[in-house]
Amino acid sequence: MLTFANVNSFYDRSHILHNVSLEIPTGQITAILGRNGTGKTTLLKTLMGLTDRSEGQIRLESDDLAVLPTFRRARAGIAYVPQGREIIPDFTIRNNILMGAFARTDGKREIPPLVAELFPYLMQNLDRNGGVLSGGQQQQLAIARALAADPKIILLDEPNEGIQPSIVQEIESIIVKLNRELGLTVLLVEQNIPFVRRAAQRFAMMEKGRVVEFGGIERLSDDMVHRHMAV
Ligand SMILES: Nc1ncnc2c1ncn2[C@@H]1O[C@H](COP(=O)(O)OP(=O)(O)OP(=O)(O)O)[C@@H](O)[C@H]1O
Repeated sequence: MLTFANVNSFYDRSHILHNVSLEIPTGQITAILGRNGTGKTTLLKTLMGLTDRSEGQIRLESDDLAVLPTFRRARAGIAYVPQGREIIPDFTIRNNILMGAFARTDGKREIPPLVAELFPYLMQNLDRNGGVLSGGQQQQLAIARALAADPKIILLDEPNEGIQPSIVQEIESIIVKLNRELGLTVLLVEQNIPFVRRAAQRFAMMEKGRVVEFGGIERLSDDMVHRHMAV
């Protein structure tokens, strides 16, 4: 279980997250929902220690992550696939993937078999630069980099944003597979409600930096979506 208890988070003097308390069960997909600018990305960044300052507790089992620097949180088993993917365009696909492996605690610096199985196209093009890939392929690369860390929890920030529809389905099925077949815990920021209903077991709805609704996905009503997500 990953637990946020009374978490507040700040960029400089801007107070963005307000008293967030949330339980993320192991082995499930939890979708983080809400309008633009409501703090979903900030929630993921706070979990990784990437905002300027935060208060409150973030526990992974019995460890308090909130006191750890970002690299220690990565080594604790949390891998982050940021919005916009942030691959390094001048690095080869191989080296982009291997960057994730530096978060491993067993010293292995290799592309895991799982990545080879999920992303045959990347494996066939390991020596090409990441920058030549399409948006959807770069998203796959960012997921591959996260998996190279051998994580327990993967954070995905709008993985389908700006991606051509043919690849969206591929990425969706990889996300579901990571959870259903490999047991990964997934924290997913996502705007596509039909996909959320298919993939996630739980959700948290955010509004103005607060979690206003959370629970099993069956509780996510159309009315709730309309109230908190319609623009
Ligand atoms: N680096 C930053 N410095 C100052 N304020 C920031 C910074 N990043 C985000 N914010 C502010 O924090 C608030 C929450 O932003 P955040 O990106 O977490 O929202 P979001 O729900 O993920 O939205 P989106 O769907 O647009 O990504 C917004 O008001 C935003 O302007």
